[in-house]
Amino acid sequence: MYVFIINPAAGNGRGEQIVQDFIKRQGDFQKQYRTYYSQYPGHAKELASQIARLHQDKIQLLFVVGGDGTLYEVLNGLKHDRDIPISFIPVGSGNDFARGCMTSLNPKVNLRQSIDELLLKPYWFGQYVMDLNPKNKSKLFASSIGFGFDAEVAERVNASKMKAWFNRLRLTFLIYVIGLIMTIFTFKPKDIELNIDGNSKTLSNVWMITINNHPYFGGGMKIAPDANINPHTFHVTIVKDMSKWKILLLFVTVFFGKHTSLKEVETLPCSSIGLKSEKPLTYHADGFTSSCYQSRIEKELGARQVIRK
Ligand SMILES: Nc1ncnc2c1ncn2[C@@H]1O[C@H](COP(=O)(O)OP(=O)(O)OP(=O)(O)O)[C@@H](O)[C@H]1O
Repeated sequence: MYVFIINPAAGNGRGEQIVQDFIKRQGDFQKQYRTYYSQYPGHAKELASQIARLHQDKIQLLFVVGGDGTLYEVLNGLKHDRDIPISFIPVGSGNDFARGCMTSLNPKVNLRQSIDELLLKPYWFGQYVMDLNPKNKSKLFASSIGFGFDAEVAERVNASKMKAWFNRLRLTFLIYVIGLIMTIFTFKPKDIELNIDGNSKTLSNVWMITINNHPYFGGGMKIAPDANINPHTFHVTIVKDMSKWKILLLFVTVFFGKHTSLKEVETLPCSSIGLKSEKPLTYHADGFTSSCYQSRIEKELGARQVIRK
């Protein structure tokens, strides 16, 4: 059985139409397909864990039709159901997971190829826990998790009522540029205690620390050009001691992965990372934003199967 979890709010609702058209063309095979729609933020997570309980062994492929935020919810709904293979159909505004997996950014093509070619391969997700409180259960992320400036931009954009308008006009990019410029004026660089693979150091004047499973974040920015999908290592990008104006340059060059030549940018592979800050630290995980004082990030143990190149 093929199951679709569709976010009707992502990508101006185009996912619903694409899936319905696809299923209509399946003729006698239509009964092999089940569709579920998320009705509110957080619902895709609930749906995923219910579906796993109901249909676990019968699911040939679970399609996540939405943006990176929908995938994040579904993944966390499947935290304890590791055997369900996932295909991400990118209809959101960012779709970094599709970029990282090098699957088509055209949702119709992506859907057709997922079924016809069934290129299931292992993928190693990231896992994080905040404030190291045993009550805070660990969560999974698919593409990236970031602390500091980029997270504050994402938080500002997510909170903006204008986001929906810009999405509708297919100008999501513009709202991020506006959010970025506004955040440059309000952001205060942080002092962060960092532990990378067991080695501790305190960094001052930090703009952002981003941890990637593949090169992309923020809707196509190649923040970690050397990152590749693998079981053990993330790529960490640290930006510190940078002037406000150079931050603008960073966000122009990052689309081509050229920001790594700036002296204020450090990139390195690592398998576990801990962060600590005296002041609240805004973070984003696949676009979902919140804040913390402390965090620990590792690779999830063992692979899950996803459609990817
Ligand atoms: N029925 C719904 N109504 C409103 N919001 C919803 C609904 N279903 C899911 N959501 C929320 O929509 C948000 C945005 O989804 P998602 O991130 O997948 O799309 P996007 O923002 O268009 O794309 P991207 O993350 O790739 O930029 C998610 O945080 C999710 O919680």
